[in-house]
Amino acid sequence: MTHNDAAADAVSGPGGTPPGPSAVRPGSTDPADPAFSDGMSGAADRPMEASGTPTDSPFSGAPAGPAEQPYPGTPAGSADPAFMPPSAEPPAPVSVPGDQEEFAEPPVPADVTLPPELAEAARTLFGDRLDLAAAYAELLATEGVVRGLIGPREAPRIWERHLLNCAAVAERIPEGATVLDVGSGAGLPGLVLAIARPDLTVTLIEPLARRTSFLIEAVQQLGLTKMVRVFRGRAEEAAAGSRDTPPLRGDIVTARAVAPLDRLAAWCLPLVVPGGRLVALKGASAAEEIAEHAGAVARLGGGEPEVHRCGVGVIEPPATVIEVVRERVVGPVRKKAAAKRSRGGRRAGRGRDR
Ligand SMILES: C[S@@+](CC[C@H](N)C(=O)[O-])C[C@H]1O[C@@H](n2cnc3c(N)ncnc32)[C@H](O)[C@@H]1O
Repeated sequence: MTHNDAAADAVSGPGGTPPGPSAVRPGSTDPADPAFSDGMSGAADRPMEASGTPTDSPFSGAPAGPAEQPYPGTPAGSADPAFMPPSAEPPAPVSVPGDQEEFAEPPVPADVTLPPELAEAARTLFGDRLDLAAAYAELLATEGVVRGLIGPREAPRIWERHLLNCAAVAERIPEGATVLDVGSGAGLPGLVLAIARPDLTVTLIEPLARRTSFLIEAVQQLGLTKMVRVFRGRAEEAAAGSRDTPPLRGDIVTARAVAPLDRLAAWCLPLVVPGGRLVALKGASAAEEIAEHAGAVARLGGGEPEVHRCGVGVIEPPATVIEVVRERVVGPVRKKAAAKRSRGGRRAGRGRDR
């Protein structure tokens, strides 16, 4: 692929993503579960590392494997193939070495029929988009499990632990907002929010090729190409922008089970428009995380973190989020300048002492 080829350029993400087992481990998709709290951990499933591979536009439409191929159905010369026409052909299923190793037997698709006891909550949260939510549940329980994005034991509780929990957070998002979902994984919470709220414009930010391939196909199959796009890369890359992609900014930046609050704020606040909010889904750890990281959040330009419970009276337990307003735009701390200031400070201090 050459950099003169606009279409090809626009679909290939940065290379070097190692295939490997999913960060979503069977039985550990609770955001409060420490094993699930950091997608960076686990050498085999790291997001992209600097690999020396040329970095093209990360609005990736390309499945893993032949990552440099234009996404099927991409209009020639299209600058942003993530916005696929609904009629576009879905890409061929992606087979990544190592995917199947986790499951000696091909998983039997779980029954993801909406449990009767959750039907009322689901109707409240998804309204007339409930069928779409059911289609996504089906995708998660089939392709999501086969590709190792979600553990087979999670499949039967997709509604309770994943779809309803994420959809409840929609109440914290203003009408017509631009939402960036950092570390979407298999689409949680970003894709769920897009399903529940057709007024939103959502970008799913995810560095791992296997996950972005699934996301792109899910977006296509659910007919959400007009309102959802997929950015393959890290949050830091999305915020910085590149030659091909302007820096991304959103009114609301969401994240679930991606990192502790200090790291999350460092990655996500630069993506938030001033006055906008980071909305981080957290479990029981919310208050503890605030106590530990409020100082770091303030240094990053964030306001006082607040805890909100979402879906009260609809789901039990309600979803817990930490919200941080981006109050100030803080530039990156330059190590050299900081060291110079501190040397200058010491010299000035000595001068005053004399
Ligand atoms: C444990 S998974 C959670 C996925 C999804 N949010 C969920 O709740 O199921 C963490 C995800 O964050 C992604 N991730 C880790 N570091 C990231 C970064 N700096 N920027 C964007 N995504 C990142 C990982 O690739 C992984 O998909």
